[in-house]
Amino acid sequence: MSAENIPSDELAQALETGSLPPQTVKLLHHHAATAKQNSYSPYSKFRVGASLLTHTGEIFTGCNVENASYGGAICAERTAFVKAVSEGHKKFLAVVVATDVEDAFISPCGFCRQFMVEFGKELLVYMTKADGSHSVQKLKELLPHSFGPEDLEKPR
Ligand SMILES: O=c1ccn([C@H]2C[C@H](O)[C@@H](CO)O2)c(=O)[nH]1
Ligand SMILES: [Zn+2]
Repeated sequence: MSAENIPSDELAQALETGSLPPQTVKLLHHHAATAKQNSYSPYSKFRVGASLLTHTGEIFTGCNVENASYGGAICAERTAFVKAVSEGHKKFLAVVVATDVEDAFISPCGFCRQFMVEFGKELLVYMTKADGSHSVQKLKELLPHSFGPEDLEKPR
């Protein structure tokens, strides 16, 4: 899903204030929850959906896709990123993660944090409960002292 655009004034506000307007978070959560319905998770039975907002206002979604070879599972966050990057997007404002968990804000796994930091530490990560309430942190707070592409440019 990439056709629906978020207006540019809302994107500017997100960049300035470090948060999105509530109606935008609600829309992104709706997309993440819808993507969750496609979760292929017969092993964990833990459904996850993600929506990813590009800096140009497009929305990409993803779900977790598991595998009989358990280690081959792909998280919802990485599915959304791979869909967006493979369509030519490399700058992102926010990711919203939706699960069925009612009493905790589920946060991205370590593998996804590393995967996402490749595309920027300022990413807003919205962790939600099943009812859509959220907690938000920047990726650099979830993954401090990260190793990223800039480190490969350092003299050695
Ligand atoms: O933030 C998360 C946490 C877990 N999972 C998936 C991976 C696996 O399919 C299942 C249980 O770990 O949930 C995600 O997609 N995103
Ligand atoms: Zn993950």
